[in-house]
Amino acid sequence: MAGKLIIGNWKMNTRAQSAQSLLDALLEQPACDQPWVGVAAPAVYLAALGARLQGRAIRLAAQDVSAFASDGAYTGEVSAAMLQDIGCAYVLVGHSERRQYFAESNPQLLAKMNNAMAAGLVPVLCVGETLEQREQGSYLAVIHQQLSILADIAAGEYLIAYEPVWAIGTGKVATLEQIAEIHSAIKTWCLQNAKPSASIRVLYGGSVKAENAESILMTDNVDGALVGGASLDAGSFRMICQAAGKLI
Ligand SMILES: O=C(CO)COP(=O)(O)O
Repeated sequence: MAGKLIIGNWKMNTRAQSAQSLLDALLEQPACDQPWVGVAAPAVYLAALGARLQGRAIRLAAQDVSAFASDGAYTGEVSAAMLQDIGCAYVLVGHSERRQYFAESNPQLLAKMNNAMAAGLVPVLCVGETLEQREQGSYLAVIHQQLSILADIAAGEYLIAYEPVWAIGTGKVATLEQIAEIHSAIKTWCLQNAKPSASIRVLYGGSVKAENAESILMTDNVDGALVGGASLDAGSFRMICQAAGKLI
């Protein structure tokens, strides 16, 4: 799909009622009820939201998926097939918060990518450096190391999200030059090393707001945005979707 893709990552927020209300508010907005808009809701609410989205354009996304491929004795896990079953189109893989708090490693993330694609989901591999890594100048090496699993996955469709850890939830957005540099480096690396995706698309995430969305989305090699905090406010998210809609 040409144009920009916007995925809202609700993280560990909302309750059953507020998740429904937020989705309803988005569905009332033509700018949001579009096939290039996705919402990554908490796992427990996905089924109810998926039912609500039947026949609508907004895509459902999960925030994580099990590294285990098949059904079985894996207490607490949610498989890719389960996510597909209740209507998910996308799943985030390797978000920096999961890397940080759950020590997710490349072998696990490779399994998650493969499981997602085998189940017909489009995984969004999240990569990004910490502030310390940026200041040390090792950020490209870090990102290449995070991307390296793309050399080993089965060919298929996936997305990449560049989310500098220091820009997540901090209000400190990367400069357009920094974003352009990394997005270009990611695409170059993928062309040289990765198994072919249907297309190589890179989203930016980290303090994307209504005020900065358009300039970020217009930056070279930015194919969309992964939006955290601002996706919890229907009005802000609508303005971000509107900015994307203008750039089709
Ligand atoms: O982590 C993010 C999206 O996955 C970004 O979060 P914020 O937009 O709140 O900075």
